[in-house]
Amino acid sequence: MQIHGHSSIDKKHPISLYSSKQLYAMEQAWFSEGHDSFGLMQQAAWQMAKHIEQLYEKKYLNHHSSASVNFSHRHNHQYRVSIWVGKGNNGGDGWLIAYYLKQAGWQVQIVTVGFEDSDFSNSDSDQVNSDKSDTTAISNSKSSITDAQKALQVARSANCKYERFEDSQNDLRSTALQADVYIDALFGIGLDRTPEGIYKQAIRAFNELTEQNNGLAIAVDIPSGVVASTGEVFDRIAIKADATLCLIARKFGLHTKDGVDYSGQVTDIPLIPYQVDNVAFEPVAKLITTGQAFSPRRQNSYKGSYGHVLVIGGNRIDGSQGMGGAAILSASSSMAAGAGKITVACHEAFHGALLTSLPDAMTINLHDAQGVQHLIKAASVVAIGMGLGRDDKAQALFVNYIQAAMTAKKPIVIDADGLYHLASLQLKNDKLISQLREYSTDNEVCLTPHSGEAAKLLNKKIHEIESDRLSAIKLCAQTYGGNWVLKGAGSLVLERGLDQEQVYVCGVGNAGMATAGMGDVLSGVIAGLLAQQDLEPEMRSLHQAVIIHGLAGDILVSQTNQYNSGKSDRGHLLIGQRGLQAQDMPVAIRHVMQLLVDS
Ligand SMILES: NC(=O)C1=CN([C@@H]2O[C@H](COP(=O)(O)OP(=O)(O)OC[C@H]3O[C@@H](n4cnc5c(N)ncnc54)[C@H](OP(=O)(O)O)[C@@H]3O)[C@@H](O)[C@H]2O)[C@@H](O)CC1
Ligand SMILES: [K+]
Repeated sequence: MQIHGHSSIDKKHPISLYSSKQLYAMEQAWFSEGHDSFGLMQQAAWQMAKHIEQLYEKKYLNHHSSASVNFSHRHNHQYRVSIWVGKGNNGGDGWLIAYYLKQAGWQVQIVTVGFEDSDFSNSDSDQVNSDKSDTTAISNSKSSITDAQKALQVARSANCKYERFEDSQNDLRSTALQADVYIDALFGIGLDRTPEGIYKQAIRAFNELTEQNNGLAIAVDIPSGVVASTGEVFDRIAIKADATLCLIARKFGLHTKDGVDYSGQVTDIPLIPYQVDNVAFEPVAKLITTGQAFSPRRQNSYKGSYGHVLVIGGNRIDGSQGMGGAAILSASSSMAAGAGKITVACHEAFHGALLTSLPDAMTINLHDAQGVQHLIKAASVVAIGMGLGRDDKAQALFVNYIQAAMTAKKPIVIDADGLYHLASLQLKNDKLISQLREYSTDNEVCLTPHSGEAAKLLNKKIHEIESDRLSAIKLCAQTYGGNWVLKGAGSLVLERGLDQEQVYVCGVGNAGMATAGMGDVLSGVIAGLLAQQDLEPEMRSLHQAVIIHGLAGDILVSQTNQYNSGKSDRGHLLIGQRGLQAQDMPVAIRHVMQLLVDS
């Protein structure tokens, strides 16, 4: 059961995102100042117990919207919670949540995973997991038992019922496992490998039970199975949470790659300062969900005030049908984003089609090298690569036009086949790569690969890119220079400043946008913004373009979106995620541009 995705995010302020290494460092800094680690776990659990009750009551009231329901249902229905605990500190949180919810009158059932009978011993002198490192189980200074073990004892002393998953897994329909709320406290930021054996079975069973019972699934800190620093889920084994209660600081992995699909609504429980020796930790990235407001245009302006985008692409290689659509989509999106003028350098075979769908554009033959070079000098921005083709002839054009754009000192956007050529030039140690890297230190160069293209650019396998997207985008920027978008769920944007770089995670957009042509649309929006010299740098930035693109996609598919009356311009039918087409985007982009002026 989904509450409402990521819509609870405070839209105005970017949210700082951290890696698990940073989280452990924050905790250690806090403990080294003399603060008690078990005290922190108690704080965490106490606050989570309160949030769990609120989330459940919100769900209950949503389902019974009649005012007469009020909270009186409490008298005839005791809330039931099933808390699944693992052996690390995430499990420790779970045991203490059980304790607090029991105190609050809930019917509590704990399911342990990976525990032996000896783990339930009462004796304080038990050496529990004494081989663990400081970071995976913080031992208490006064006794040898871990915080997680202490938490277990607290719950047991309060007579919280528990059973081993290993003993009950064949009887998942038993009343003991029926609940209103299911809490996932199996793994937190300590997960570092594929959950196998009993853990895999437990995660599957947890998901099945919540589904069958229409239970509310709440993850402690992060859904078990999602890697906090990367957002990766191994073999699709992870808890599917309706809500995540995120402890201390927001994890990067909740908002990119698979994490986006598993985390549900994220609530922060900050607990401690993000600093060591009074110096704040630098987040690895910032989550953005809305764009900068645009200032209205001056009355006294003309088309030249808003720049001239030159789109170079849309080739037709001998014997092929060609890729004219890529250039058309890019050009129409540039205009939708507010560019004053567009010229498209594409194969002559597509000039007719281009003018039919975009009569505002001018055209030139892609293979007219002299003419295109001349236009490069006149343009404000050059966007190159969309449907350019990958043969040697296309590569020669690419090199030629990039050289011309660098000589003319123009902002350059490189996408699709342009990225393919860059990758092959890099393999050949071609001097264009170092020239472009050098050029990008003083001039705007934007590059926009998806994971497959990034893999080519870095000469790696796609799964290597996917398993650590943050490192991949940084390596792209190091190798080629420039500002980057790594497209995908929770697209990453890397922008380089004078002496530092900033990574953003795009918190908008949807799976309907995973279709052909969407990348061409993005390249157009980027170029369209860059062309508008009247805008402040932040309003023309790469992350602004990515947000506009994502918001436009969301407007098209969201039935409840505040901006959408339930109609679109395509035959007044609402468009869903399935079947959303890149050609639907320009109208939505125009809409977003207007909303950002109004906001
Ligand atoms: N520090 C504090 O006081 C506070 C901490 N807090 C909480 O602690 C959480 C971090 O706790 P944690 O470091 O103990 O890690 P956690 O995620 O529970 O699991 C690690 C255990 O899982 C195991 N393991 C890993 N992967 C596995 C796999 N695939 N399959 C099987 N086993 C696997 C791993 O085993 P090992 O590698 O040692 O074999 C280890 O035993 C954090 O998310 C927050 O909830 C809050 O209470 C605030 C106060
Ligand atoms: K968890």
